[in-house]
Amino acid sequence: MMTRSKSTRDLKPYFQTLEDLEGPFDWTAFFGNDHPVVLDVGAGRGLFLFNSSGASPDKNFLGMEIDYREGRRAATRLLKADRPNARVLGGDARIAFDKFIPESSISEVHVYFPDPWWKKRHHKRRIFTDVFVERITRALKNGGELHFWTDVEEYFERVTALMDHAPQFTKREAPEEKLPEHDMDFQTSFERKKRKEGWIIHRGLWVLSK
Ligand SMILES: C[S@@+](CC[C@H](N)C(=O)[O-])C[C@H]1O[C@@H](n2cnc3c(N)ncnc32)[C@H](O)[C@@H]1O
Repeated sequence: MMTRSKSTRDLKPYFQTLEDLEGPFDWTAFFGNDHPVVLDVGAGRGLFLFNSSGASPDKNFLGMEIDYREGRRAATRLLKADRPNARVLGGDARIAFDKFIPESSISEVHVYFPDPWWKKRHHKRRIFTDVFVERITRALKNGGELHFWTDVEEYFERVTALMDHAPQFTKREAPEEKLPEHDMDFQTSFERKKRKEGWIIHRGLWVLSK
């Protein structure tokens, strides 16, 4: 998964930054079709974008990544694999939700292994807060899905409590766990790392009714 990333200019349209774009997005213009849009918040090295854009060519995938180096690395993989249905957006996902994502336009939001900000006084820096629940409630369509995975049990319990208090969301069974068929057969790079270290992965799926 180690990929040398190209420059932002060479990666267009696979990697674009919030500064380069004007909101709100017109998804049909952005992806060139009207397929369902799936967001990956904190996409990291882009393994989810890479695997799922190949498995589901009938969906569009947008990874949001605040670390441009990681984002460019993810986008380089997508460019090399010729995946026009997957893109990476460099920037703060919170700003993207507030200024760029049209209301009720998203089919799935995926949040995998967000930074845990371990110290209690830093919990407010976590991406998944009560405000984030408002953001995804606004962005998702009726029937839209939230997928949240983490190895941090306390963070999972906190997110579960937030979602339990979000009346429009219903908890569903997470997809059945399966053994990887090859070394890159994981949801994300962090899942791969954490599974190899023996951690339990907490997985949640909620569906929105509007
Ligand atoms: C622990 S990594 C997990 C990466 C990936 N989801 C995975 O499972 O391999 C968390 C990622 O979230 C990104 N991130 C943190 N805050 C963010 C924000 N506000 N907007 C977008 N990305 C963010 C970090 O740069 C980092 O790449």
